[in-house]
Amino acid sequence: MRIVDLDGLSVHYRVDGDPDGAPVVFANSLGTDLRLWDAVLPLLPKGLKFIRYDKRGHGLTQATAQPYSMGTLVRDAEQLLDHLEVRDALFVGLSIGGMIGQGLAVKRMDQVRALVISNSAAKIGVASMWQDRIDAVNRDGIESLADAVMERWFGRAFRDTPELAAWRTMLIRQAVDGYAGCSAAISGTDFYTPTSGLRLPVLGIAGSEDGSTPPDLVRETIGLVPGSKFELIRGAGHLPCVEKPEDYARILTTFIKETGHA
Ligand SMILES: O=C(O)CC1=CCC(=O)O1
Repeated sequence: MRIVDLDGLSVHYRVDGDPDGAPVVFANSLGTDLRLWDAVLPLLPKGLKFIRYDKRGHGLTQATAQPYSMGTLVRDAEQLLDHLEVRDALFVGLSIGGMIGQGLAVKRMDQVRALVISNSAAKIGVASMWQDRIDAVNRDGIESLADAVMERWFGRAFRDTPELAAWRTMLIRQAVDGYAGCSAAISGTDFYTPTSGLRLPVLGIAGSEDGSTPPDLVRETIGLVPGSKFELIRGAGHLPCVEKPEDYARILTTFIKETGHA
Protein backbone atom coordinates (compact mmCIF):
# COMPACT_ATOMS: atom_id res chain seq x y z
CA MET A 1 0.00 0.00 0.00
CA ARG A 2 1.36 3.41 -0.95
CA ILE A 3 -0.04 6.80 0.02
CA VAL A 4 0.98 10.19 -1.35
CA ASP A 5 -0.22 13.68 -0.54
CA LEU A 6 -1.07 15.45 -3.79
CA ASP A 7 -1.94 19.09 -3.22
CA GLY A 8 -3.60 18.25 0.10
CA LEU A 9 -5.35 15.08 -1.14
CA SER A 10 -4.19 11.80 0.37
CA VAL A 11 -4.11 9.34 -2.55
CA HIS A 12 -3.81 5.54 -2.30
CA TYR A 13 -2.03 3.79 -5.15
CA ARG A 14 -0.17 0.56 -5.89
CA VAL A 15 2.70 -0.37 -8.13
CA ASP A 16 3.13 -4.00 -9.25
CA GLY A 17 5.21 -5.82 -11.83
CA ASP A 18 8.64 -4.76 -13.07
CA PRO A 19 9.69 -1.40 -11.54
CA ASP A 20 11.79 -0.72 -14.66
CA GLY A 21 9.13 -1.82 -17.13
CA ALA A 22 7.01 0.28 -19.47
CA PRO A 23 4.16 1.82 -17.45
CA VAL A 24 0.55 0.67 -17.70
CA VAL A 25 -1.85 2.78 -15.62
CA PHE A 26 -5.30 1.60 -14.54
CA ALA A 27 -8.21 3.85 -13.48
CA ASN A 28 -11.35 2.36 -11.92
CA SER A 29 -15.06 2.94 -12.32
CA LEU A 30 -17.59 4.68 -10.12
CA GLY A 31 -18.08 2.77 -6.86
CA THR A 32 -15.01 0.53 -7.20
CA ASP A 33 -11.45 0.63 -5.92
CA LEU A 34 -8.16 -0.57 -7.36
CA ARG A 35 -8.99 -4.21 -6.61
CA LEU A 36 -11.06 -4.00 -9.79
CA TRP A 37 -7.92 -5.14 -11.65
CA ASP A 38 -6.81 -7.95 -9.31
CA ALA A 39 -7.82 -10.81 -11.62
CA VAL A 40 -6.39 -9.27 -14.80
CA LEU A 41 -2.91 -8.15 -13.73
CA PRO A 42 -1.39 -11.63 -13.22
CA LEU A 43 -2.50 -12.56 -16.77
CA LEU A 44 -0.69 -9.68 -18.50
CA PRO A 45 2.81 -9.90 -20.02
CA LYS A 46 5.77 -9.83 -17.64
CA GLY A 47 8.23 -6.95 -17.72
CA LEU A 48 5.61 -4.19 -17.41
CA LYS A 49 5.09 -1.76 -14.54
CA PHE A 50 1.45 -1.70 -13.38
CA ILE A 51 0.22 1.43 -11.61
CA ARG A 52 -3.29 1.65 -10.19
CA TYR A 53 -4.90 4.09 -7.82
CA ASP A 54 -8.10 4.89 -5.97
CA LYS A 55 -9.66 8.01 -7.40
CA ARG A 56 -10.90 10.81 -5.17
CA GLY A 57 -13.47 9.62 -2.62
CA HIS A 58 -13.00 5.93 -3.43
CA GLY A 59 -11.13 3.10 -1.70
CA LEU A 60 -8.47 4.46 0.63
CA THR A 61 -8.13 7.81 -1.16
CA GLN A 62 -9.49 10.74 0.78
CA ALA A 63 -13.04 11.93 0.12
CA THR A 64 -13.31 15.68 -0.20
CA ALA A 65 -16.70 17.41 -0.13
CA GLN A 66 -18.89 16.83 -3.21
CA PRO A 67 -19.37 17.81 -6.02
CA TYR A 68 -16.22 17.08 -8.07
CA SER A 69 -15.44 18.17 -11.61
CA MET A 70 -13.84 16.01 -14.31
CA GLY A 71 -11.04 18.60 -14.44
CA THR A 72 -10.24 17.84 -10.79
CA LEU A 73 -10.22 14.07 -11.37
CA VAL A 74 -7.97 14.46 -14.41
CA ARG A 75 -5.64 16.67 -12.41
CA ASP A 76 -5.46 14.08 -9.60
CA ALA A 77 -4.31 11.45 -12.16
CA GLU A 78 -1.88 13.90 -13.75
CA GLN A 79 -0.33 14.77 -10.38
CA LEU A 80 0.02 11.13 -9.40
CA LEU A 81 1.79 10.31 -12.67
CA ASP A 82 4.04 13.34 -12.29
CA HIS A 83 4.86 12.24 -8.74
CA LEU A 84 5.80 8.79 -10.08
CA GLU A 85 7.70 10.35 -13.01
CA VAL A 86 5.55 8.38 -15.46
CA ARG A 87 5.79 9.29 -19.15
CA ASP A 88 4.49 7.44 -22.23
CA ALA A 89 2.06 5.24 -20.33
CA LEU A 90 -0.55 2.96 -21.74
CA PHE A 91 -3.63 4.17 -19.84
CA VAL A 92 -6.49 1.74 -19.20
CA GLY A 93 -9.59 3.50 -17.89
CA LEU A 94 -12.90 1.81 -17.15
CA SER A 95 -16.10 3.88 -17.18
CA ILE A 96 -15.36 7.13 -15.32
CA GLY A 97 -11.75 5.92 -15.47
CA GLY A 98 -12.06 5.95 -19.27
CA MET A 99 -13.30 9.54 -19.09
CA ILE A 100 -10.30 10.45 -16.93
CA GLY A 101 -8.11 8.75 -19.54
CA GLN A 102 -9.63 10.78 -22.38
CA GLY A 103 -9.14 14.03 -20.44
CA LEU A 104 -5.57 13.13 -19.51
CA ALA A 105 -4.67 12.09 -23.08
CA VAL A 106 -5.88 15.46 -24.36
CA LYS A 107 -4.08 17.41 -21.63
CA ARG A 108 -0.84 15.45 -21.27
CA MET A 109 0.32 13.79 -24.49
CA ASP A 110 3.65 13.19 -22.77
CA GLN A 111 2.01 11.02 -20.09
CA VAL A 112 -0.36 8.97 -22.28
CA ARG A 113 0.90 7.29 -25.46
CA ALA A 114 -1.94 4.78 -25.89
CA LEU A 115 -5.42 4.64 -24.42
CA VAL A 116 -7.92 1.92 -23.56
CA ILE A 117 -11.47 3.25 -23.24
CA SER A 118 -13.14 0.37 -21.47
CA ASN A 119 -16.90 0.41 -20.88
CA SER A 120 -16.82 4.14 -21.21
CA ALA A 121 -17.71 6.94 -23.57
CA ALA A 122 -17.21 10.63 -24.31
CA LYS A 123 -20.49 11.27 -22.53
CA ILE A 124 -22.30 8.88 -20.17
CA GLY A 125 -25.98 9.33 -19.34
CA VAL A 126 -27.87 12.58 -19.00
CA ALA A 127 -27.82 15.22 -16.28
CA SER A 128 -31.28 14.40 -14.89
CA MET A 129 -30.35 10.73 -14.43
CA TRP A 130 -27.16 11.63 -12.57
CA GLN A 131 -28.99 14.19 -10.41
CA ASP A 132 -31.56 11.53 -9.42
CA ARG A 133 -28.67 9.25 -8.43
CA ILE A 134 -26.90 11.97 -6.47
CA ASP A 135 -30.12 12.87 -4.64
CA ALA A 136 -30.79 9.21 -3.83
CA VAL A 137 -27.36 8.51 -2.32
CA ASN A 138 -27.37 11.74 -0.35
CA ARG A 139 -30.85 11.02 0.99
CA ASP A 140 -30.85 7.22 1.43
CA GLY A 141 -27.22 6.09 1.15
CA ILE A 142 -25.42 4.08 -1.56
CA GLU A 143 -27.06 0.81 -0.48
CA SER A 144 -30.40 2.13 -1.72
CA LEU A 145 -29.00 1.87 -5.29
CA ALA A 146 -26.96 -1.29 -4.87
CA ASP A 147 -29.31 -3.87 -6.42
CA ALA A 148 -29.86 -1.75 -9.52
CA VAL A 149 -26.11 -1.11 -9.83
CA MET A 150 -25.34 -4.85 -9.64
CA GLU A 151 -27.66 -5.43 -12.62
CA ARG A 152 -25.67 -2.92 -14.67
CA TRP A 153 -22.25 -4.06 -13.48
CA PHE A 154 -22.65 -7.78 -14.11
CA GLY A 155 -24.18 -10.17 -16.64
CA ARG A 156 -26.85 -12.67 -15.62
CA ALA A 157 -24.50 -15.61 -15.00
CA PHE A 158 -22.17 -13.71 -12.64
CA ARG A 159 -25.08 -12.38 -10.61
CA ASP A 160 -25.74 -15.95 -9.42
CA THR A 161 -22.20 -16.42 -8.02
CA PRO A 162 -21.10 -15.83 -4.40
CA GLU A 163 -18.67 -13.16 -5.67
CA LEU A 164 -21.55 -10.79 -6.25
CA ALA A 165 -21.86 -10.08 -2.52
CA ALA A 166 -18.22 -8.98 -2.32
CA TRP A 167 -18.59 -6.46 -5.15
CA ARG A 168 -21.83 -5.18 -3.65
CA THR A 169 -19.97 -4.67 -0.38
CA MET A 170 -17.22 -2.76 -2.18
CA LEU A 171 -19.85 -0.46 -3.68
CA ILE A 172 -21.74 0.30 -0.49
CA ARG A 173 -18.51 0.96 1.46
CA GLN A 174 -17.52 3.88 -0.76
CA ALA A 175 -17.89 7.35 0.76
CA VAL A 176 -21.15 9.10 -0.14
CA ASP A 177 -19.17 12.25 -0.99
CA GLY A 178 -16.93 10.22 -3.30
CA TYR A 179 -19.78 8.47 -5.07
CA ALA A 180 -21.96 11.56 -5.45
CA GLY A 181 -18.95 13.77 -6.19
CA CYS A 182 -17.79 11.53 -9.06
CA SER A 183 -21.38 11.22 -10.33
CA ALA A 184 -21.46 15.00 -10.63
CA ALA A 185 -18.16 14.91 -12.55
CA ILE A 186 -19.59 12.37 -15.03
CA SER A 187 -22.77 14.40 -15.39
CA GLY A 188 -20.79 17.50 -16.33
CA THR A 189 -18.58 15.77 -18.91
CA ASP A 190 -18.97 15.85 -22.67
CA PHE A 191 -15.69 14.90 -24.33
CA TYR A 192 -16.99 14.49 -27.91
CA THR A 193 -14.96 17.45 -29.24
CA PRO A 194 -11.68 16.91 -27.34
CA THR A 195 -11.70 13.15 -27.91
CA SER A 196 -12.28 13.72 -31.64
CA GLY A 197 -8.93 15.50 -31.69
CA LEU A 198 -6.97 12.60 -30.18
CA ARG A 199 -4.32 11.03 -32.39
CA LEU A 200 -2.90 8.05 -30.53
CA PRO A 201 -3.59 4.31 -30.48
CA VAL A 202 -7.02 3.73 -28.91
CA LEU A 203 -8.77 0.49 -28.03
CA GLY A 204 -12.41 0.33 -26.98
CA ILE A 205 -13.70 -2.57 -24.90
CA ALA A 206 -17.40 -3.23 -24.25
CA GLY A 207 -19.47 -5.90 -22.52
CA SER A 208 -22.45 -7.34 -24.40
CA GLU A 209 -24.62 -7.09 -21.25
CA ASP A 210 -23.39 -3.70 -20.06
CA GLY A 211 -26.36 -1.75 -18.69
CA SER A 212 -24.39 1.47 -18.11
CA THR A 213 -22.32 1.94 -21.27
CA PRO A 214 -23.81 -0.41 -23.89
CA PRO A 215 -21.60 -1.57 -26.78
CA ASP A 216 -23.02 0.93 -29.29
CA LEU A 217 -22.21 3.85 -26.98
CA VAL A 218 -18.61 2.68 -26.55
CA ARG A 219 -18.33 2.07 -30.32
CA GLU A 220 -19.53 5.61 -31.04
CA THR A 221 -16.78 7.13 -28.89
CA ILE A 222 -14.08 4.85 -30.29
CA GLY A 223 -15.17 5.90 -33.78
CA LEU A 224 -14.18 9.49 -33.00
CA VAL A 225 -10.48 8.56 -33.11
CA PRO A 226 -9.09 7.49 -36.51
CA GLY A 227 -7.53 4.02 -36.53
CA SER A 228 -9.03 2.95 -33.20
CA LYS A 229 -9.99 -0.65 -32.48
CA PHE A 230 -13.06 -2.07 -30.77
CA GLU A 231 -13.52 -5.39 -28.94
CA LEU A 232 -16.74 -6.84 -27.54
CA ILE A 233 -16.68 -9.27 -24.61
CA ARG A 234 -19.73 -11.50 -24.75
CA GLY A 235 -21.59 -12.47 -21.60
CA ALA A 236 -20.11 -9.62 -19.57
CA GLY A 237 -21.65 -6.49 -18.11
CA HIS A 238 -20.01 -3.19 -17.14
CA LEU A 239 -17.00 -4.76 -15.39
CA PRO A 240 -15.64 -7.38 -17.83
CA CYS A 241 -12.23 -7.32 -16.12
CA VAL A 242 -14.01 -8.95 -13.14
CA GLU A 243 -16.37 -11.26 -15.01
CA LYS A 244 -14.14 -12.36 -17.87
CA PRO A 245 -10.55 -11.65 -16.79
CA GLU A 246 -9.04 -14.11 -19.31
CA ASP A 247 -10.83 -12.46 -22.25
CA TYR A 248 -10.00 -9.02 -20.94
CA ALA A 249 -6.31 -9.85 -20.44
CA ARG A 250 -6.05 -11.44 -23.90
CA ILE A 251 -7.50 -8.34 -25.59
CA LEU A 252 -5.29 -6.04 -23.53
CA THR A 253 -2.20 -8.13 -24.20
CA THR A 254 -2.77 -7.94 -27.96
CA PHE A 255 -3.11 -4.15 -27.74
CA ILE A 256 -0.02 -3.85 -25.53
CA LYS A 257 2.00 -5.80 -28.10
CA GLU A 258 0.52 -4.02 -31.14
CA THR A 259 1.40 -0.65 -29.67
CA GLY A 260 4.96 -1.78 -29.01
CA HIS A 261 4.53 -1.38 -25.26
CA ALA A 262 5.93 -4.85 -24.54
O1 LIG B 1 -24.01 2.81 -13.80
C1 LIG B 1 -23.10 2.54 -13.03
O2 LIG B 1 -23.26 2.54 -11.82
C2 LIG B 1 -21.77 2.25 -13.58
C3 LIG B 1 -20.97 3.43 -13.92
C4 LIG B 1 -21.30 4.51 -14.65
C5 LIG B 1 -20.15 5.39 -14.73
C6 LIG B 1 -19.15 4.63 -13.98
O3 LIG B 1 -17.99 4.93 -13.75
O4 LIG B 1 -19.68 3.48 -13.52
